[in-house]
Amino acid sequence: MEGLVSMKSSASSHPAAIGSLPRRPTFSIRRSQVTLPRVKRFSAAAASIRAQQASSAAREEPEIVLKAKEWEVGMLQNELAESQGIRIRRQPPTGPPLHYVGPFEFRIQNEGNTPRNILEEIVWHKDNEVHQLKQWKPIYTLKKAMEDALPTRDFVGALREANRRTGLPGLIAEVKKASPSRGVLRENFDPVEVAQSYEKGGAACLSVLTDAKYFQGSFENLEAIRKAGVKCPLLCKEFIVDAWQIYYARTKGADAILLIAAILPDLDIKYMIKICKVLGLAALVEVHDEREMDRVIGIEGVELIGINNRNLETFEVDISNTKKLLEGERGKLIREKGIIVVGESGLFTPEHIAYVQEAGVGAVLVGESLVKQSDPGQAISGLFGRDISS
Ligand SMILES: O=P(O)(O)OC[C@@H](O)[C@@H](O)c1c[nH]c2ccccc12
Repeated sequence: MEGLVSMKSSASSHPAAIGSLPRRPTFSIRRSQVTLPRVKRFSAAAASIRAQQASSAAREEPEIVLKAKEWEVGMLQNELAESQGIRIRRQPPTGPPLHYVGPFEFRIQNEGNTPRNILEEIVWHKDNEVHQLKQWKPIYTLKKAMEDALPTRDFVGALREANRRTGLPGLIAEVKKASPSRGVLRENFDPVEVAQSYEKGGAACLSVLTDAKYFQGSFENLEAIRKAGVKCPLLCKEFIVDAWQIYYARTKGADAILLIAAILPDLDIKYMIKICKVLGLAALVEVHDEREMDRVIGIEGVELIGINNRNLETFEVDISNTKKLLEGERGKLIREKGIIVVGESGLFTPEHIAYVQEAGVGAVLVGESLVKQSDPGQAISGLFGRDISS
């Protein structure tokens, strides 16, 4: 199995492997092969037929074989994800090989090449972006930067402490210039100024968007905020599709990272949480529906669950989603496990804060309603109905 998993797969980026990793091969097979036994039997059979077809094409040209194999594994990954209710499909960075022929030809040409929604588009773009970044900075080159990185701060502890101090949900205030659904939220955006203003206004932690294409964020913003001496622990708000991004976030000053259940199968979440523990990072695991919530509650080591009130496939926002996902048995299990729930998105008024607090959240994640105000830190008092800065 080891031999099948190249440096591109998450399993091979395990911290234990850092420093002892071989040089990056010139080809690679995508995604973790360790998940294969969990794929339903019919999928495995279909995959093996496809693999045979690919390899007959391959006999002619070894390069095509490798590309075909890479694509096959990408397809398997999608089937595994589908079996966990994940609708977002993953795409090999270069797409299916041009020469690939077989029963799925139609599907590729007519549907497979077009993302079905914005989240899928973002994830496909992210996969390509990370693929390039990893060539530029292979994981073993991040080791030194990680050793030199500033120490991590206790993200979860800061939320608990704020909750205890104010009797209100701890605030994660988001440094967000723009979003695909709302466009530009703040002209003349100065990330360090916004961060310092949030800290002054009583935020417990900050979230910094690092995606450039869809949110006009950057890792430079994250690094600049950390280096400016802001004490609030920082969440790297990124679409994580590969463990490499976690190490990279750590080198740029993150104290926590986001893992989105709608795009990551359970095994990836488990594995990434382990990496976070080794690096001293907190992981905020985000869910949007009951099925994702049930998957995540069942994963050992989860300390923070974010309930996103925004559907990332349609952009629809409904804050009653937080309440819905915390009702009954789910809420009970979460309380028993001592997990902190973060109510995310669409929170604008003290009534909204009271509503999600009543539903059971210990923290909230707020962007738009604060970042749009001329003084974002001052806006915190408006959002909570009182001054929470001291
Ligand atoms: O600006 P809002 O509606 O207050 O939302 C903030 C935050 O919840 C939102 O930006 C968010 C939640 N999950 C995400 C995942 C990716 C990008 C962005 C997000």
